[in-house]
Amino acid sequence: MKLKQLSLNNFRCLENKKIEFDPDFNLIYGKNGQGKTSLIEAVYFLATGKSFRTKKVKELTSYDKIRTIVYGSFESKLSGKTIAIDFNNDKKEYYVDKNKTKYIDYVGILNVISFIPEDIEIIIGNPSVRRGFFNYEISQTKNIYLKTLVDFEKILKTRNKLIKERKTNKELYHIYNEKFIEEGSKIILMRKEYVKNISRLLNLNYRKLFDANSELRLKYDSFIDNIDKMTLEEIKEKFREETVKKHDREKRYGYTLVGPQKEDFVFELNGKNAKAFSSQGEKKSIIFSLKIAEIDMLIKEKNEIPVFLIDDISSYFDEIRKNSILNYFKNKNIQCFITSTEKLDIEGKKIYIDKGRILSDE
Ligand SMILES: Nc1ncnc2c1ncn2[C@@H]1O[C@H](COP(=O)(O)OP(=O)(O)OP(=O)(O)O)[C@@H](O)[C@H]1O
Repeated sequence: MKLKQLSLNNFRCLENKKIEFDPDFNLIYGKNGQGKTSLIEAVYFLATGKSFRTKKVKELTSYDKIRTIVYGSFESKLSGKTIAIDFNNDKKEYYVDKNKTKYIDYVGILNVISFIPEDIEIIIGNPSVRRGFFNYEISQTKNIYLKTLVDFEKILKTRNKLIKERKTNKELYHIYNEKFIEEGSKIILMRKEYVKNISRLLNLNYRKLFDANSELRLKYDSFIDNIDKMTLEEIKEKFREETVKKHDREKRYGYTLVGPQKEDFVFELNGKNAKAFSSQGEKKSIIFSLKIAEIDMLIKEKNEIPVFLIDDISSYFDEIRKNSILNYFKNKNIQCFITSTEKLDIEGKKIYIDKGRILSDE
C-alpha cells in the first residue's frame, strides 16, 4: 500500500495542508517539538481512527478548534481509494470513497504499522497493554477477529451484570454463559494461531537484523493449559470446565474471573522472560522485529504490504542498529515514513517541519 496524499485540517500543531508522498521513503525532519510525530500520527489516525500516543483522541484537534478532518488517497494491490475521518466534538465519521462507513468496515482498509519509542510498553507494560496491542494486530489481519471481539465484549458486560445481580441460576445466565464460551473460544483459537505464526517470523527477523545466535519466542499465556494442539471444540470444553470451577468464586467477587480478557503474551529471549531480563537495547530490538514480523503477517494474510511509520529513529537506536534498520527497507517496496531530528542521508522525499509548517525539500 502506498499513501499518495494526505490532507490535514486542524490536526494538532500542523498547518492545514495537502501533502504528497514518495512511494518508498519519506523522511520527516526538524528540531524537537515542531510537529514531526504529529505528521505520522495523522497518517496513523487516518488508517485506524486512533492515535498511537494517546487514548484521548480529542487531543488531536488543534487548540481552540472543535473539528478535525484528515483525508488521504492511497493505492493498494487491487485499487486506489480515498478515505477520510471527520472528527467533530467526540463524534467520528468515517468515509471510504466519499461514502459514510462503519468503523468496523473502515479499519484495515489502509494498513499501517507504527514503531514509536512508547512501544517498549508492549514488553514492560501490564498484560492489558499486550492484549490491546495483539487484539489490534490480529484485527488488522483478520476482520472477523474484531467482529468476534466486539460481540464478546458485549456478552462479557452482560455476564458481569448478571453475576453482580446474583442472577446466575437463571436461564438467562446460562444462555449468556454459552455465548461467552462460544465467542471467547473463537478468540482464543485465533490468538493461538496468530502467536504460532508470528513467533516464528519474530525469531527469524531478530536473528537476521540483530543477533544471529539468539532465540526469540512469543508465548501465548492462556488461562487454558496446553492449548497448542487444541481444536475449537476442545477449547470450548476446557473453557466450560473453567467457568464451572470458578463459578462460586465469581459469585463472591461479583464479576467474571475466566476468559480471554484475562490472558497475556510473553516474549522470551534465549529462554528468559524479556520483561524481566532483557536489556533496553534488546527490548527495542525485539519490538522492531515484532513490527517487521507484522508486515510479513499482513502480506501472508491479506497479500498487502502495509505502510510503515517510524518515530524518532535517531534517539531510539545507536548508529549500527539504525543502519541495520534503514538497510532492511531498501528495495523492499515498503512505503516508509521516518521522523528524525537529523537530516538522514537516504533517498526519497524529505519533509522539513518548522513550528507546524510543512515544507518539502524539492
Ligand atoms: N492539539 C494540539 N494543538 C496544537 N498544538 C499541539 C497539540 N498537541 C500538541 N501540540 C504541540 O505540538 C508540538 C509538536 O509536537 P510533536 O510531538 O509532533 O513534535 P516533534 O517534532 O515530534 O517533537 P520531538 O522531536 O520532540 O519528538 C508540541 O510543541 C506540542 O505542544
